[in-house]
Amino acid sequence: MGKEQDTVLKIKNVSVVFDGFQALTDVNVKVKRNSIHFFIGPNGAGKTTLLDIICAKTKPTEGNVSFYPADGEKVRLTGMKEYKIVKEGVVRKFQVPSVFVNLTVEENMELSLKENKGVWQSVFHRTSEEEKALIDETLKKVGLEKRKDILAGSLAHGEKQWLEIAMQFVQKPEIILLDEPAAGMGKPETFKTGELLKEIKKECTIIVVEHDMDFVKQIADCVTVLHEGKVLMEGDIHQVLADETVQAVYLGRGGERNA
Ligand SMILES: Nc1ncnc2c1ncn2[C@@H]1O[C@H](COP(=O)(O)OP(=O)(O)OP(=O)(O)O)[C@@H](O)[C@H]1O
Repeated sequence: MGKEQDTVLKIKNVSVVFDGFQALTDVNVKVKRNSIHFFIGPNGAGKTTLLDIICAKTKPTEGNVSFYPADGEKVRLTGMKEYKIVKEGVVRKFQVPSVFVNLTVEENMELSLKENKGVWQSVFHRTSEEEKALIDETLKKVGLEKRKDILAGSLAHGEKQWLEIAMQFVQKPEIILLDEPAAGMGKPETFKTGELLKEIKKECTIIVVEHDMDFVKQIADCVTVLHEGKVLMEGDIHQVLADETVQAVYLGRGGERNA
């Protein structure tokens, strides 16, 4: 208790070697509960590998990741099965939208709620009034409440991303991992994504891998900069933008990344 109370995730001494290639070296990061925590850095810095480590898609060569649920004992994620980590409340949204395009927005949400119930329950389970209310409330948070009866395939790119975020959030996770949620979006959509994540972080923690620095500036509580598999620095966005080494390896002159 005490010191750890605010920490929801602890990455401890994590190193990863792929066939002799050192992708991560002794990475230590603590993520605060109800924060938006970014991993940024040049291509190949190890950001995606780190997300893979958190959700146990990849095993670290050394080190481990622990999750501290709001109610309950510390859970060691390293070594767990991926689906068990989802059940623990740590979910991930990949970069490419993977909604069911021939189902409506609402049906996609229903499926997402059933995902945690196991095959038989999913087949026979009918969505309760309570679950419908939860779906409506969640769709409202991402601005899709008026689109619930349309096919997900007819949503715009940004709307598909928001639907997928809603599909994760409706499962009431404690941590959502997002892989470049603003990729392929224009400025207004990116801004809206940021605003909805700020709303969502009131109820969970959000870990994001992202290249769009305007987006990072808009919503980051903490930024970890990775470079060649190591933590280069960590701090709030102002500290990161002002850091000369970060500017040299990742950001262009004037503290902006040349996209
Ligand atoms: N399964 C693997 N086998 C071998 N090398 C890998 C594997 N996965 C990743 N790598 C290497 O590890 C390094 C880190 O990759 P990673 O995808 O984590 O970087 P990243 O920071 O997410 O990059 P980007 O911004 O381009 O997505 C890269 O050099 C990559 O080629």
